[in-house]
Amino acid sequence: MASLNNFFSFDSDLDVNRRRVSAISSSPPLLASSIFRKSFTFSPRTFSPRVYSIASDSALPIFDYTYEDKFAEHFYDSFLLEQDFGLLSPGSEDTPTINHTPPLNLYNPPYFNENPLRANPPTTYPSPTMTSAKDIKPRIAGPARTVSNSLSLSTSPTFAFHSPPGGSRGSFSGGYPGVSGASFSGSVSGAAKQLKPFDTKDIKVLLLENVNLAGVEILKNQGYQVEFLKSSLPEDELIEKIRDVHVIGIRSKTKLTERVLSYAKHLIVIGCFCIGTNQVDLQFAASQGIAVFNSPFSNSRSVAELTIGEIIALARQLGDRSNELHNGTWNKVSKGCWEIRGKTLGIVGYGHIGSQLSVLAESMGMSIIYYDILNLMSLGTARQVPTLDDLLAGADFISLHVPETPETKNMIDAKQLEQMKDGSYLLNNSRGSVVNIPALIHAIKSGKIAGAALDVYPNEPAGNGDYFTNDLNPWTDDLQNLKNIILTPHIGGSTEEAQSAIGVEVSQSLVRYVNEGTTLGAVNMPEVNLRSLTLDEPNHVRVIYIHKNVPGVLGRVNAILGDHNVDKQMTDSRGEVAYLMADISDVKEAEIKHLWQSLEDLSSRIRTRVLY
Ligand SMILES: NC(=O)C1=CN([C@@H]2O[C@H](COP(=O)(O)OP(=O)(O)OC[C@H]3O[C@@H](n4cnc5c(N)ncnc54)[C@H](O)[C@@H]3O)[C@@H](O)[C@H]2O)C=CC1
Ligand SMILES: O=C(O)CCC(=O)C(=O)O
Repeated sequence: MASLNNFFSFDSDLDVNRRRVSAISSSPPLLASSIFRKSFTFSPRTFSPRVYSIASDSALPIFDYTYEDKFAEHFYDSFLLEQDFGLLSPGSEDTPTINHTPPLNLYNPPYFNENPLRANPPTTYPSPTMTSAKDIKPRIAGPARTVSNSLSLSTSPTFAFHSPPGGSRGSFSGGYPGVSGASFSGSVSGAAKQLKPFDTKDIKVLLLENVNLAGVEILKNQGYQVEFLKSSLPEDELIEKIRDVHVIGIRSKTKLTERVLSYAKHLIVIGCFCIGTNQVDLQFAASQGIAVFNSPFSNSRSVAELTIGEIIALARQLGDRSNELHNGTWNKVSKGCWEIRGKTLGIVGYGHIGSQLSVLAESMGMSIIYYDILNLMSLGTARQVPTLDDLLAGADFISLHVPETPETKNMIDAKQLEQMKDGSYLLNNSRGSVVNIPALIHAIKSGKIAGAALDVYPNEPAGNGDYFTNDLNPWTDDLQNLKNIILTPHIGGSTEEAQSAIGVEVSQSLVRYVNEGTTLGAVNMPEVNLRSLTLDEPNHVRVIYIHKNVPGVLGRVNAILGDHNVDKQMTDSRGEVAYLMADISDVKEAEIKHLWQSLEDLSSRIRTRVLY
């Protein structure tokens, strides 16, 4: 029997009917998932193996799978452990004597095949007693406990774990693996290797909406062909351009609909240089094997600060006073002007922006209530209210910080405006669809609402210019003629700090995806990552296979990969789409095309990428 050891670990974060099994085998790199797949057709939905190889002659496969019926449990017991894995159940007669020590801090359960987390608790517990405090004697000098960790094992596929030695994550220019122009400060040996797609000469990038130059530089430094435009494009021009490119970078205005994306035959990745991703058909993109990245919080402080400025400006009617004086009118009044101290701010959506706003507003003496669909921890003395109605009735200022979803469309309509306090204020720095603007115009004209600040609109111009007219939105004139209303051109996140941070963050995600296939941070794909291939591994190839999440795929894929040594592999699924990444060795350049074609020919294929 070839096995050295086996163990089971059970993870409390797994579903009740899901099990994780890990095994170490000294047998030649055995594609356990392949065996699993070939013999049984569990769907990756119910069986998603993650396989990590830790050395060339030993492998640590970890499987998460569900067992919804006896059949699957039986399979686990009899087939996986005893037959094809060549592994031993504890207490088995042929348990080898060579090593019974778990390799790391592994858990050996009391009963084979029983999840200790689900085992019945003891019926009697020792009664709790408090022991008196006592001094702890210092340990004798020297290593009290040594952990043999020469394999650097971790079950957490994090950046830190997967970064190769010498790779620096913190400083971008220092050479993030797969991102920099391969400028590594350490020795060449062990340094991350810059991978290239086998079937693509130049990576073509289209950047729209004036994304920050820091980001543009990162992409150019990779040698990509970058086209940079200051505005977004009308749909027909967008379709013409998107046909050719592998990467597109946008902000909030460019609508990447199913129609537009269906022309994007070479597109592999979309970068949203902003927080919101509602402008992209995320599901359709995933179904085409197109990953989408954004910058989830880099401009959130800027939005929170803008909102603070607007609350004070509305309370003091600053916009009107300033306009009057620009036109030569001196109008020194205090009627209807207030301090914000002691007033109540109602925040709708207590996420990255809403929660920062909460802290800033409280520090200026406001009371904070918030409404969110999630039960969230309050910061400071803020208080979560159970319903939107409670918030509407209790706040002097209401600020919206929700994403655009079907539920948030017209979230503030005539009925909600009516429920607000007389003389209260509304601020919308989220998305234009969240407020019914004609209803708001009516509420301001009637005197119900004392003022409003709007940064976002149902239709926004593609670029800067004289476009904010009734042609864009039919009520524009009415809005412009109201008193105490601040209108800004979607500048919530438009600060130097936010834009350069977003530029760097999103460009790095794009480069990592293009060069290494890493999906960490993707908003529409499962998150998959492996440590970088290094210069020490010249004949290694990274295979990325994005496929339909249907039964039997891994068996077929691994049958194709199985002619080579699979050094490491990870797969995960999200909805209908699954993402497999595998590093295989001993691949001759001439074999790559065949490998790629074999994967392409599988009916489950969404997209195949081979990087070497
Ligand atoms: N004006 C601008 O320039 C900017 C606008 N935004 C917009 O602000 C939105 C919020 O940004 P973040 O705070 O970073 O997002 P976030 O995702 O951190 O927070 C959103 C919060 O809204 C909550 N939420 C979702 N649906 C809800 C509903 N129906 N009712 C109540 N709460 C709901 C969520 O649970 C979450 O806590 C973005 O989605 C984006 O559309 C973001 C950045 C800049
Ligand atoms: O700065 C932009 O273009 C968009 C900002 C925004 O709305 C977002 O980040 O979601």
